[in-house]
Amino acid sequence: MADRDGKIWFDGKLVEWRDAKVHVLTHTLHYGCGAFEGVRAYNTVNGTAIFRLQEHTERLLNSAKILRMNVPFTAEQINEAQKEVVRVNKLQSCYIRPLTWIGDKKLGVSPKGNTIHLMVAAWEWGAYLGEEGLKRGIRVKTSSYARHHVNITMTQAKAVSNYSNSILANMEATEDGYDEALLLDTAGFVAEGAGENIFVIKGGVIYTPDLSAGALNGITRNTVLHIAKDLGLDVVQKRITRDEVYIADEAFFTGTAAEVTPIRELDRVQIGAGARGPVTEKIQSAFFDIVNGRNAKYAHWLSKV
Ligand SMILES: Cc1[nH+]cc(COP(=O)(O)O)c(CN[C@@H](CCC(=O)O)C(=O)O)c1O
Repeated sequence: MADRDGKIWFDGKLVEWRDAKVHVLTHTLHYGCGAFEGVRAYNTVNGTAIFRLQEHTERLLNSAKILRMNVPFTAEQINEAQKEVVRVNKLQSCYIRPLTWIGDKKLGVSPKGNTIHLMVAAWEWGAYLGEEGLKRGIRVKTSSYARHHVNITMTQAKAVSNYSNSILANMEATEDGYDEALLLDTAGFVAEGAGENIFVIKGGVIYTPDLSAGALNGITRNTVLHIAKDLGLDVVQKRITRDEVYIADEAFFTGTAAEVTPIRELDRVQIGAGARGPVTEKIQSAFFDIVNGRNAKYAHWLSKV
């Protein structure tokens, strides 16, 4: 990732991609206190636009607030930085990664007196779980790792430190030949994927874990709640057990990177017909209409760059 042409927004300035470096004694490298966002820009029918930019920036600043990090940039500056990075790198559709971290002024657990930094990078990133996965669905394994307890790590923060849990779950699943992991909360109820929220469909009703299970309050999850309402489908947010996923008619993951990815199998148990289900296909198609600017009702969710 480090050796490529382009520009990165680094503490208010555009720097050469290869020069966007930090010192090895950077606090966040050692202690993991930092926050990031995953955002996408799409090449819409009206040109390149960033999807739900305000919501992502708001979540980044809320994550920093939860982590007691005082980010020295406003929401407007962070929004503009993301637009600038897409523009200056001449990207039409891309993935945008803002990251805020604690600097190298001092080490020791307490970050008091240290500097808070912010960078924004963007690059082309296709289907996170594969084009095939988007169409046919993916194979998922329930992880042996539980999702965070809501009072051990801060699950509403998209915190750097939360992702060791995701990394271990994803590696365990993929090394066993699956595409992604599903994590249960410490009480054994379904929480979310290693990098995604989950939805299941049973008898025409859509279910998703309520946020008490420690899942991130996903912006794509919220988008699907709007889509379901538009389609006249009920959504129930509740505690979901792994065997409710087994006997579901359909299931899918959502995320900025994953978009809407059907799940065809969990723990070698086929879900429904073992393919992308009809309701999932409707939701996926509505999602891509929205992000590509083909649904005027959600034009306000697209920030032109
Ligand atoms: C743990 C987790 N849960 C849910 C979501 C979905 O949230 P949202 O993107 O707001 O709908 C994501 C996003 N995962 C990001 C990181 C992926 C990565 O590999 O890095 C993403 O999708 O950008 C998570 O990381």
